[in-house]
Amino acid sequence: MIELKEIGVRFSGRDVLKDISVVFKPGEIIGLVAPNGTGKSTLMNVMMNYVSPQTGQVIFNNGLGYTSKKNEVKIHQLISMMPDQSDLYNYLSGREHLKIYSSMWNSNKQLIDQTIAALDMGSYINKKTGTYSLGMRQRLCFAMQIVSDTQMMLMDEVMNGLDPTQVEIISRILEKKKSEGKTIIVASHLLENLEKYADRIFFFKNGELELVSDLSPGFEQKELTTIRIEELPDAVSKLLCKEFPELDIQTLPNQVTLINVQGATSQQLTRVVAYLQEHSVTEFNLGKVSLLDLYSMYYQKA
Ligand SMILES: Nc1ncnc2c1ncn2[C@@H]1O[C@H](COP(=O)(O)OP(=O)(O)OP(=O)(O)O)[C@@H](O)[C@H]1O
Repeated sequence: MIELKEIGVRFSGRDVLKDISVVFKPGEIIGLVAPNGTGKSTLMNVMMNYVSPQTGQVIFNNGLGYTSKKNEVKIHQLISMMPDQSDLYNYLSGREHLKIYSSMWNSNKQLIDQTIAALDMGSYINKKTGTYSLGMRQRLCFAMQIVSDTQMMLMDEVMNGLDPTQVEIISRILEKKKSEGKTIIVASHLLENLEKYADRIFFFKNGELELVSDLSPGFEQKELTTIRIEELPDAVSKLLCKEFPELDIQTLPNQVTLINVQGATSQQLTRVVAYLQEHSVTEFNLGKVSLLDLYSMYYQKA
């Protein structure tokens, strides 16, 4: 468990983190989403004690905090940050990197071969990392953290530069780690992917965290509650609002129109669908509000 208590960080007179209080529990994947330069890495750096907050504290498990060097060593046995590609040594092989991480955290050695197999790295793991492509380096960084096997894992842009197959493989591994009770915090711009596996997602704005399910109640449930229409002509949109004043209809900055049909009767649904078809609108589906929709709503508000 990680508890952030009233964390405040100010850089050059700007509040990057403003009085943030939140608890991240075992067995959950947390998504952190925000435009570049908002403060996601700073938040992770505070959790690792690489950045000292001006106010507040970070507490782990049984009240352990960064109050001494000895405590920091203990905490860093519990939490790890995914290494960056620039942390790799070009003259060492991938396997050597994994062995170093495994010994540093004194984890089960079998995890090395298991992780190599799970990430399909067998064909290059014994080669020097200087010969790796970007995607191979990224996979190795992820593998290093998995091998460290800490209770809590922070991952900044874990999917960077990976092809769709690798994104899927890593998503499955994250879900498996979650089922083992790990706390995993992922900062990502791959919204469609993130919403598939994250249990709670936070948007970050003006130094504050906002839980996405508070912006859109029911977001984390998988029910289909919304008719989504791509690029509905303005005139039809206005007519639609007039014709169905009882329904919540909104057009987002990304040009998607959402009609909330949660609680609508089947007659109402049939009428809406018939109405769209009468107006030659055929590109629509019954779905749910996506993270991308909410991102557009939240960050691109006029
Ligand atoms: N050590 C520092 N000194 C001064 N300003 C900093 C420092 N670290 C970060 N900042 C500033 O704090 C803000 C947040 O940076 P941060 O790296 O946390 O953003 P981010 O959300 O992780 O961005 P990205 O998505 O690009 O990785 C930025 O404006 C950045 O310039």
